[in-house]
Amino acid sequence: MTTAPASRIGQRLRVRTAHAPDVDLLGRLPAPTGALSWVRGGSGLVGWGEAARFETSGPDRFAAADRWWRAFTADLDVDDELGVPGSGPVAFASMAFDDHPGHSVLVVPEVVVGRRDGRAWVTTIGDHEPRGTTPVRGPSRVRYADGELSVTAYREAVRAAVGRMRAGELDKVVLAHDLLAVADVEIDHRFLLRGLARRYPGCWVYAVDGLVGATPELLLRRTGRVVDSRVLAGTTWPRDGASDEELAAALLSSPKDREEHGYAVASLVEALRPFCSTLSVDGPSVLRLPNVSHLSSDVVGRLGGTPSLLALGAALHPTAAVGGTPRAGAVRVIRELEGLDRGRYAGPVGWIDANGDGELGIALRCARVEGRTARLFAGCGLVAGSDPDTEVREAHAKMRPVREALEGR
Ligand SMILES: C=C(O[C@@H]1C=C(C(=O)O)C=C[C@H]1O)C(=O)O
Repeated sequence: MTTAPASRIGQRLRVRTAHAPDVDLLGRLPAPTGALSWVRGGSGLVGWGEAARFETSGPDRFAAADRWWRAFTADLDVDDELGVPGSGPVAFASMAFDDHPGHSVLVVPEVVVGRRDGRAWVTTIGDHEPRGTTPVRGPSRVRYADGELSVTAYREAVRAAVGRMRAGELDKVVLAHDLLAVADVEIDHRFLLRGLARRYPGCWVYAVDGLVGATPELLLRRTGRVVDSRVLAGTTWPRDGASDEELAAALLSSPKDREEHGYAVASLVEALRPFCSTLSVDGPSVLRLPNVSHLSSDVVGRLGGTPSLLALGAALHPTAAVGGTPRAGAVRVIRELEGLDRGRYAGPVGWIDANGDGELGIALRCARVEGRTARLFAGCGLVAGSDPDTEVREAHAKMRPVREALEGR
């Protein structure tokens, strides 16, 4: 489905990017809903309004989105003072995890505010009315209820998956479950974004079409011919009686976590290598966040040609950080054992520009927000040596960022 404004018909849509005074990006978002965000440590992009939107689903969703974006950007009247990645026309993207069900969406905002390396800019796309900013409000009470997959059912699903891996059916699978949070007032997406940005400055704080979160994992960034990725898999979390150093050392030397991590890196590298003339992996090291620590590897490559970020995303998704190994078998096991509509959770999320550059993270540590309700998701990578009770605790730790941001803690 596509929508474009009336001003588009018979004339080219005007896009203007101009330098702007330095800004607090999240502070610019005018309204409680409709926020578009991809911000890390104060840099990135925010947007609002809808100059155009494209929705799609199914196995060809990346190709369909890529085609639509090329056609859309081919027919614009662009005046870009900066000419850097993220200036000029930009779409925020959020792709479904699975082929079915689930919809994927590209939103082209009316206004984009960007900031990088101390430079800020504003892009306007089409006609738009300047809007006043409403105050940001948090809920005073949040209640929780089981989602589609309760904790008890999740533990059973993990147990079943471990059994199938011990029987040799597959090597790794990532199973997730959900949790419903109901607030006493409509949830202001900006309240969540600000809370997440304050506690997780090293994560990408994102919002696209009601999916709001803070992900530490970068599926792929394309800047011209350079691509880079941050692969995470293998997790520990703070617990009584263990220092951060002890936990990090135990994680680095844990065979189970290194096995999980190895599958995730291999899946990314195998899918990316055909596009690259050079490719290198640095890791794993330990990435420490307030709620969890992960084994983390950085991958950097040089592209042989100029495939767009969406075309690359089609080849990479889902990596074994959120799917499993082998990929197709793992996705089948996820459908069968989770029985959950992941929607856009664990799918690629981020932004793209008219040159095919951009950043796609993996939509983790997030909630689908609708009115007073937020549906939180978290998953864990499983191998034959995984323990169901430990995985339940790990999923709980991964839900902390959104829970605490919702509760204003
Ligand atoms: C699936 C999630 O996280 C992924 C799974 C991890 C693991 O199992 O160790 C670590 C980071 C992510 O790649 C999630 O947060 O929901």
